[in-house]
Amino acid sequence: MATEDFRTYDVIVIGAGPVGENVADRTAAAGLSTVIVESELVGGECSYWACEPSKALLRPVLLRADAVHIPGIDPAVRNPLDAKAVLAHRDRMSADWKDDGQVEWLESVGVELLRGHGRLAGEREVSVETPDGETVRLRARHAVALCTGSRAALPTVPGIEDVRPWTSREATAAVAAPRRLAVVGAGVVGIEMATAWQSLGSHVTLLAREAGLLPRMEPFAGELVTERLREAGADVRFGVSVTAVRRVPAGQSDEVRVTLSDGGEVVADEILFATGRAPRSADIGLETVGLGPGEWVATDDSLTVTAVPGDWLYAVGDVNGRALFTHQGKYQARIAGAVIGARSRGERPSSGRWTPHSATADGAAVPGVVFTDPEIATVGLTAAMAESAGRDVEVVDYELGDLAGAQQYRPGYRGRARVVIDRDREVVVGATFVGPGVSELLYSATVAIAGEVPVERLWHAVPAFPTISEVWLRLLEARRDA
Ligand SMILES: Cc1cc2nc3c(=O)[nH]c(=O)nc-3n(C[C@H](O)[C@H](O)[C@H](O)COP(=O)(O)OP(=O)(O)OC[C@H]3O[C@@H](n4cnc5c(N)ncnc54)[C@H](O)[C@@H]3O)c2cc1C
Ligand SMILES: NC(=O)c1ccc[n+]([C@@H]2O[C@H](COP(=O)([O-])OP(=O)(O)OC[C@H]3O[C@@H](n4cnc5c(N)ncnc54)[C@H](O)[C@@H]3O)[C@@H](O)[C@H]2O)c1
Repeated sequence: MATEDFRTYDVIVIGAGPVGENVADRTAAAGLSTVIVESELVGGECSYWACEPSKALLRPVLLRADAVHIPGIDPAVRNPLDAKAVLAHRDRMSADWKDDGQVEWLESVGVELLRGHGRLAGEREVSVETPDGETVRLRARHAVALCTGSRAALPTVPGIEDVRPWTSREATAAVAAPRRLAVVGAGVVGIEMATAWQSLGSHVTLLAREAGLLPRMEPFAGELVTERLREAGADVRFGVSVTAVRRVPAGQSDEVRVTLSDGGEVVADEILFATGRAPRSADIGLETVGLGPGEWVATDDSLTVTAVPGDWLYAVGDVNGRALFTHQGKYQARIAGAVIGARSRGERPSSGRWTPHSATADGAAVPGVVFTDPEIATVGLTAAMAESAGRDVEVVDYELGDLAGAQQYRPGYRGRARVVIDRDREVVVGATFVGPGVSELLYSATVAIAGEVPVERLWHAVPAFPTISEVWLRLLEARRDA
C-alpha cells in the first residue's frame, strides 16, 4: 500500500450522484479546482437504481392505462405488456449500468474524477481508498461537500437476512418479473414498484402497516391508487405488519413465507422491503469532525454543516435528509455551489429567504410526482400539515373528471385536486393533483407557491381550453362560490 502526499484542490466533493455532480459543476464554473470522489458509478442511485430505471418501467404502464380508454386505438393495447421489451428499455435508460457518458460530462465541465471510497480525515482533509487498495490523501483550500446520498433502510424482522430481500436496487434492476412479489411499505417506492411489477406480470401483495397508502399525503391520493392497484389485480392489505420471514424449498426453487401481525401468511417468490431510506454516512469519517456516524448530516439553508466550525463543510442532497428528491438535491447543489464560490472570493453569502444562497424552497415548495396510475403530483403543505402547524388555511377541492380537458385526455377520467390557501396572506401554500397526466401541472403550482402569487392575480392566469390546467380556474370558482 502506497501513501501519497496530500493533493490539494479548492473543493472536494464526496459522491458523484446527481447532487455531487451539480455541486462540482457549479464550483468548477466558479473557477475553483474541483475533484469528485465516487465509489460506485458516476450518476449515483438516481441514474441506475432509482429515478431512471423506475420511470422506464412505469412509462409503458401509464401509457397503456391511458390508451385502453381512447377510442380508435388498436384493442391490442389491452394485451399484457411485453415485459422483455420493457426491461430492455429499462436497461437502455439506465445506460446499461455503465457511467462512460457521465464521466465524459465531468471531463467536459473541468471536474477531476477520483474513483474510490472517500472519508473525512479531520478539517478540510479527505482520505480516499482507491479500487487498487491505495490511499490518496486530499486537502481542500475552501470546501468539502458531502453528497453521499441514501440507501434502503431495512427493518429488523426475524429471518430477514436469510430471505435475500429485494430493496429498491433489486426492484429497479431485476431481470425478470417474479411470479409472486410481496411488497412491504406503503410509501412512494412501494407503490411505484407494486404498480410496475403487477403490470409486468407479477402477482403483487402490498402490505401496509398504516390504514392507507402514502400516509403523509392527502388521503384521496392513496385511495385512488389503491382502487387502481386492486383493479389491476394486486392484493392490497392495510393495518398489517410483517412479524417474520423465511425462505423454504419449493419444487425446483424456493419461496418466501411472510408471517403477518394479523396471523395470516403471504407466500411469494420475492419480497421487496420499501421501508424508507437511511443516510449513507456510516463510513465517511464524520467522527473525525465531531459528528455522529450513520446520522443525517444537518445543515442550515446555505447547506453549510453548522455543527462543524469554519464554514468549510457542506452536506447536499439525500444525505442531509431535507428533501429526498433528485430535483431538490440539484437545487441545493446550485445553491451550495454559489455559497462556496462566494466564500472563496471572501464574500459573505447573502442571508434571508429566497436569496441565491438560501435553499428556501426546501421548507416551502418541494414538488414531487409519484408515477403511479393515477399519477400524484404534490407541492407544499397538505391540509393536515397546515393544520398541525397551526396555520389558518382554507382547503378547496375539485373533481378533475368534471373538466372538459380531462375527458378529452382520457374518457372516463377520474381524479381530484386540492389547494391549501393561507387565509392571512391570500396565497397558495399547498397543492395536490391526482389523476392521469397531472405530473405536468405541478410546475404551475410550484410557481404559484414559490412566487407567493396572490390568489387574486391567479384569476388573470388564464388556462387554455380544453386542458386539465383549467382546474386552476375551477378551484378559484369553487372558492368564490362556496
Ligand atoms: C426507487 C427510487 C425511485 C426514485 N425516483 C425518483 C424520481 O422519480 N424523482 C426524484 O426526484 N427522485 C427519485 N428518487 C430519489 C432520488 O433517487 C434521490 O433523491 C437522489 O438519487 C439523491 O441524489 P444524491 O446525489 O444525493 O444521492 P445518490 O444518488 O444516492 O448518490 C450518492 C453517490 O455517492 C456515492 N458515495 C456514497 N458514499 C461514498 C463514499 N464514501 N465515497 C465515494 N462515493 C460515495 C454513491 O456511490 C453514489 O454514487 C427515487 C429513489 C428511489 C429509491
Ligand atoms: N417518484 C419519485 O419522486 C420518488 C420515487 C421513489 C422514491 N422517492 C423518494 O425516496 C424517498 C423514500 O421512499 P420510500 O418509499 O423508500 O420511503 P417512504 O418513507 O416514503 O415510505 C416508507 C414506507 O414504509 C413504511 N415502513 C417503514 N418501516 C416499516 C416496517 N418495519 N414495516 C412496514 N412498513 C414500514 C412506512 O410507514 C412508509 O409507509 C421518498 O420519500 C421520496 O422522496 C421519490
